Amino acid sequence: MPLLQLDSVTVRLGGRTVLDTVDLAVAEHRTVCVLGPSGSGKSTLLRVVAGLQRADAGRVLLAGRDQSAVPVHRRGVGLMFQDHQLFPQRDVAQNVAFGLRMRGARRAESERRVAELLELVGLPGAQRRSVGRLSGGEQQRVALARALAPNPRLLMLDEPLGQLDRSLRERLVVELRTLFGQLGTTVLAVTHDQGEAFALADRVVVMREGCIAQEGTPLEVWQRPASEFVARFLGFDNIVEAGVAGDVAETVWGKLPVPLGTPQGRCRVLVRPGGVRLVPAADGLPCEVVGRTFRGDHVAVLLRPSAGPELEASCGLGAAPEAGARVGVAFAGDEVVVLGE
Ligand SMILES: Nc1ncnc2c1ncn2[C@@H]1O[C@H](COP(=O)(O)OP(=O)(O)OP(=O)(O)O)[C@@H](O)[C@H]1O
Repeated sequence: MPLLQLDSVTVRLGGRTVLDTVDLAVAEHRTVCVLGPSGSGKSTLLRVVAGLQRADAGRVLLAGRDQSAVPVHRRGVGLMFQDHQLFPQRDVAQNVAFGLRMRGARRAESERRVAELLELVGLPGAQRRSVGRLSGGEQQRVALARALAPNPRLLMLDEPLGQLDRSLRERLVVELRTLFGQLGTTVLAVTHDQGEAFALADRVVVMREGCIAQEGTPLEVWQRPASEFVARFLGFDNIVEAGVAGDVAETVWGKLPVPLGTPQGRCRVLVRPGGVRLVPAADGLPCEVVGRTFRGDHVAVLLRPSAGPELEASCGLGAAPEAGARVGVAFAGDEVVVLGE
């Protein structure tokens, strides 16, 4: 049985359907990240699970129990929001102990737990520090300790690392993943940053206009985006109209190999940038190099073919041709993805 289950949950706000018959299951000890553009319903999904938002239809089940009559504070979920809502006038220990004291924990017990949590989030001994004087990353850790303090059966994070700079985010994501693994926490997190979602999650859920556009492991979603929407949301733009006959897709870029069994007829196909191979101009689809973007471990080379949309190729650092160069392109079949509706 999943720890969390959403059963055809619908939420309408201001005359709009913000969540549209959403089904979702989160297994115990797993981290699920919900991704999607602004306004796609991610925060509403968290709010409905927490009990901060009523569902107009459908059910939220925790450990198999319908939560519709269960108030927020009895659901056993921990929440951490983007702006982490700490009490600036109180010290670190008072912030972390907030939920414990609310539940009537004794002082000694609460102090022990606070010390343990601060150790866990990498702020040992920070009890008496003033929250207002902590850095953004330190505040984030305090907020996390506070959310974890009552031992929630489900931890929900809304843009947990939203305001931090990139290098700190990348480090914290790794730490969070390790921490959740150690604690066996079940996590439902919302982010619009795909790097964060893919690094943190066991499963990724991509939302579009209140519906789930795709759900799967990070690898599945990354390698096989289900639709043009998901592909473009992940930053893949090598997408073209095709007509499939047998194991070949006929496109304005030429013939692309597709797996046998692909539905025949019109569709859209994606070629992931790693499958756009540069060859001598005479040996492939002739293109002009119109741009190069350094991406750290590779160079994204933008190519303009004589017809059809521009193409992005992923090249090794030393191998990227100069802007203006004329090259040929060959396509690798294992990087071609036939997109659904
Ligand atoms: N109280 C409300 N009344 C009317 N519409 C609302 C209300 N709250 C949210 N909405 C709308 O519901 C939609 C989904 O909002 P939600 O905050 O869940 O999206 P989100 O995916 O979390 O977006 P973001 O990434 O920008 O936080 C948005 O279009 C928003 O304007």
